[in-house]
Formats: sequence, structure tokens, C-alpha cells
Amino acid sequence: MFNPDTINRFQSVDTPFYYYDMGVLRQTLEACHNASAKYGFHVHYAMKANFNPKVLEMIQSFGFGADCVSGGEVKAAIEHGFSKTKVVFAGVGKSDREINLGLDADIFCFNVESVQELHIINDLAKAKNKTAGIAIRINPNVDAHTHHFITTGLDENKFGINTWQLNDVVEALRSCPNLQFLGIHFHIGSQITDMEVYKSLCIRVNEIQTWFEDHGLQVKVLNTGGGLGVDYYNPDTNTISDFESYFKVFKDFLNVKPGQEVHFELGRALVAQSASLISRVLYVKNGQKKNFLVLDAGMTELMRPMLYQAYHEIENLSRKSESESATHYDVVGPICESTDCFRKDVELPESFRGDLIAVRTAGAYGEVMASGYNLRDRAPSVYSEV
Ligand SMILES: Cc1ncc(COP(=O)(O)O)c(C=O)c1O
Ligand SMILES: N[C@@H](CCCC[NH3+])C(=O)O
Repeated sequence: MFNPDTINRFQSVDTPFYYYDMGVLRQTLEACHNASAKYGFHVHYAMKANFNPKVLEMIQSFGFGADCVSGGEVKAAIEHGFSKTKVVFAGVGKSDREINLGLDADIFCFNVESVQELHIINDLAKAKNKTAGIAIRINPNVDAHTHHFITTGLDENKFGINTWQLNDVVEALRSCPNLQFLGIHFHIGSQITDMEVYKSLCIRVNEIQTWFEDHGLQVKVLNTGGGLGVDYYNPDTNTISDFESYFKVFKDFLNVKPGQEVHFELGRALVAQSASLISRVLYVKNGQKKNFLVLDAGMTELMRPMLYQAYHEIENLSRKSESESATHYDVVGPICESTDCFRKDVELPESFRGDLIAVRTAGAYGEVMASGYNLRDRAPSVYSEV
């Protein structure tokens, strides 16, 4: 990702900034596109992972759809060229204003997360004399075996409708003539690397599909969500997630009937490795027990380490050739919070004020989760050639 010319180019850029390697993004999208097309699967990009306009434009150029979680994302998807026939809108708390926006845009499908929401969408669609396509988001109670904070498919999670409420769903659908039932939707969590988890999901989806058909509802769309993980430890040697194995699990274990569509909502796996957060060392503080590298970027630019204790590789780009004289640093930001630490005890070459530091694998849930806390400016983006 960082050849000498790239690092040279960074010398004249104000830090912090996000650096996008558009070649990595393109290769990742190609890999996903080819692996999914083999089985006729449809991928909707989960825009919440990254809605940088250049990123969106490249993703939509591959023909992917968009999975949105707010009215703002629905609007951005359409503005950036995603076909409205490939826009889905999930979210546990869609406001009336956001539902109306989706109805006005004639999006393909609302993924509905409660029985009450079914009635609300029906009423709003009726007021516009429209029919809304809907899928039922079901909480399958499948353990994603990922970080506790980013599982979404267990009974204790707020997302989706629990299976014991499905009779109420069928009843509600009978009394909602302005809804068109399209299918069933699942999303059990994020940063999933164990393919056995997806096998368990398929088995559950098959059971639930049969239940719906037994209750007279034809399932046209099976949407199994996203969640495929990336390798945060080896961004250079394992850059592209194993899309082949991922889709093959669904090909092998999902009971797909003739005429049915299978949809996925990948976010992280498509964008995470394409970007790094680039910052400079402001100060080197040598304490009695610790050495600190104080960067000009912090939790306002990349919150994942502070929010989930997430691991990101950290590199000193100014001293790439110096593998010796390794020193241990707590790499911290300038924000007035003790948790504003990217990682503790990081082994790096001896580092100095002005050195360029890269925090890797920052393309997913990085820029989009930035905040203006401490009245900080937003970090800009810098792009490589494609
Ligand atoms: C409903 C839904 N779909 C898709 C995604 C994308 O997840 P990931 O970025 O892990 O692929 C998320 C986020 O976890 C989500 O909540
Ligand atoms: N933002 C989280 C994942 C949540 C995904 C959205 N449900 C992360 O950075 O890992």
C-alpha cells in the first residue's frame, strides 16, 4: 500500500487524513463480484461501513446494490447512482420521515424489524397509494462468535423479530394490503471469520423459510446479511477476504428454490483494507513506566480501538527501513479522554516528532464514525490512482 513515492507524496499533506488505495478497493470488489456471480448471488453494499463518495461511486460501478440504515443513506445511495431497484432499507428505528423518503424513492425493499413497524409502513404507503416491498428481519438466535459488542442475531439483541413472534407477523401481513411480502432477512453480526457460523445460519434460514411457506407465504428473497470479517493483523499479506469460501457455504447449505434470489449485505469485507489513517507524531513522551507517541489523530478520527478494543496494525512510515532499535510505545491521540489510545505497548522503530504513522485497515467504520468532539476538524481524504 505504501511505496516510497506514496510516502513522499504524504510529506506535503496536512495530517491527519484518510488514505485510500483505490487499487486495493478495485481488486477487492472484483474478487467479491466474481465469487458471488458464480452462483447468481446479489450483493448489496452495507453503506454504513463507508459512504465516502469516491468509494460509493466505485462500488456502484460494479453493479452492487445498497443496504441502507437511514434516510440519509437511502438518499446518498440514489445520488451516487445505485439503482433504486437494488436499494434496501434496514434499521430498528426508521422514522416516519425516513420511511416516506424510501416510499417516495420507490426503493426495492424495507427490511422490517418489528410487527408495529409493519403497520406503520402499511399506513404510510396507503397514504401515498403505494405498495411497499418488505422483508421480515428475523433474529435467528445464532451466535456469530465475534466481539460481544458487534453481535446482532441473539435473543438479547434489539435487532429483528424473534421467531416466537412470527405468528403475529403473518397475521399483520394479512391486514396490511399496502405491503408486498418479498422474503426474509437476517444479519447476525460483524467481523465473522468462522465459516461454521454461516453454516449454522443457513440451517436456521432453511427452517424459517419452510415455516413461512407452511403458513402460505412465498419467499422470493433470502437475504442473509453481511458480517464477513477481514484480517486486521496481516493487511499486506491477506488483503482480500476469502469470498470464494464465504459464498460457497451458502451455495452448499442454503436451500434455494428455483426463481428465488439470494441477497447479501457486505460492508467491512469490501472496504476495510482499502484505507489507512495517516497521522504525524506530535510528541514523544518518555515516562518512568511508559513511552508515549502522541499523534495528531485520535478517537475523533478512528474510534474502533477505543469503542471495541479493536486491533489495528500501526506502522511508522518514516522509518520503514529501520527494523532494529525497536522501542515500545503506547500510541495515543490528542483527545481529552484516557481511552484515546490506539494501542498499548506497540513495538516500533525509535520514533520522532514529525514521523508519519499509518493505522491500517481503517476503511470500514473509520471515517464514517468520526466525530467533532473537542471541536476537531474532519480529517480529509487522499486517494491513490486506480
Ligand atoms: C443489517 C446489516 N446488514 C449488513 C451489515 C454489514 O455488516 P459488515 O460490515 O460486518 O459486513 C450490518 C452491520 O453490521 C447490518 O447491521
Ligand atoms: N462499527 C462496528 C461494526 C458494527 C456494524 C454495524 N452493525 C465496527 O467497527 O466493527
